[in-house]
Amino acid sequence: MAAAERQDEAERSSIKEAARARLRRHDVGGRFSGLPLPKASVLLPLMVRGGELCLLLTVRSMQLRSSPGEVCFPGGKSEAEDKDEIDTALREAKEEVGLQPEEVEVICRLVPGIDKRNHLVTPVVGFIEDTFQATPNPDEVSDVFVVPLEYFIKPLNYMTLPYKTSSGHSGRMHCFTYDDHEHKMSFKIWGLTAHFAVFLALVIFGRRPTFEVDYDLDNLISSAVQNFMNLYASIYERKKSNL
Ligand SMILES: CCCCCCCCCCCCCC(=O)SCCNC(=O)CCNC(=O)[C@H](O)C(C)(C)COP(=O)(O)OP(=O)(O)OC[C@H]1O[C@@H](n2cnc3c(N)ncnc32)[C@H](O)[C@@H]1OP(=O)(O)O
Ligand SMILES: [Mg+2]
Repeated sequence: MAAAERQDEAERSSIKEAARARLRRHDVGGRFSGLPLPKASVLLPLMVRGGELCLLLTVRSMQLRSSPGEVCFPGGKSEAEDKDEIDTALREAKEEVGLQPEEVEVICRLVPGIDKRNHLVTPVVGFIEDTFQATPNPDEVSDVFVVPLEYFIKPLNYMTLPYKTSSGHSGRMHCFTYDDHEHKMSFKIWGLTAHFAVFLALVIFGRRPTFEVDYDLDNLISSAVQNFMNLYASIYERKKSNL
């Protein structure tokens, strides 16, 4: 290995090691697995490219019934054979973008979210190689792209919108526009996908973003759990009153 290559490799390892340590401190493991909601998982695939952490995202096929054309992470609904949320994320990533489970170094599960169909969605964070070549399944995925993770705390094109769920929970919705100059494409990342990307960037960088967020940044994990529990409680109360 040439000296320059060795230096790149050393830099890559130290970026990954620092991120691993922070991620492990925010691992929720199976803490939310027993909640009585239908389950889904997404994989947040991290790689080091050009000396910085980047996230791989997908654009949903226009043929899908749910959320066609929206940006999301590889992922989907849990199936009976899945052992846990990690299994679901890895199975879905393989089906959607051709990522083999052995190509992923799984690090942790983060605080879940709830989608508009009331699925409990668990984000699973894993490292992949930056040489990974996606093979999108055209039935489900129309595009795959990569965004520097730092964009989710320091965006160039950002908007916030208030949101309120049908169960009455309210908060901020982040909307990013990312211009991929290399591929001359522009992507809109918002809703649940943006929510997970921002949380991941806050965990890893531990810095204040250039926009407002619904967290206490000195108590990131407990405020994230609190926000989630408030949302969950609003859905649960509504379910009970519909019985
Ligand atoms: C405080 C806590 C915070 C909470 C949030 C705050 C943020 C604010 C949020 C507010 C706004 C919240 C709202 C927003 O954020 S909307 C904003 C932008 N959108 C998003 O953020 C996307 C969010 N959604 C997702 O990530 C996914 O939908 C999740 C992961 C939830 C489910 O995964 P997914 O949907 O990917 O499931 P799947 O992969 O199992 O299946 C997909 C479909 O594909 C069909 N299919 C499968 N195979 C094939 C095949 N071979 N040929 C043809 N079809 C095939 C299959 O039958 C299924 O169809 P259907 O059954 O769906 O019709
Ligand atoms: Mg999916």
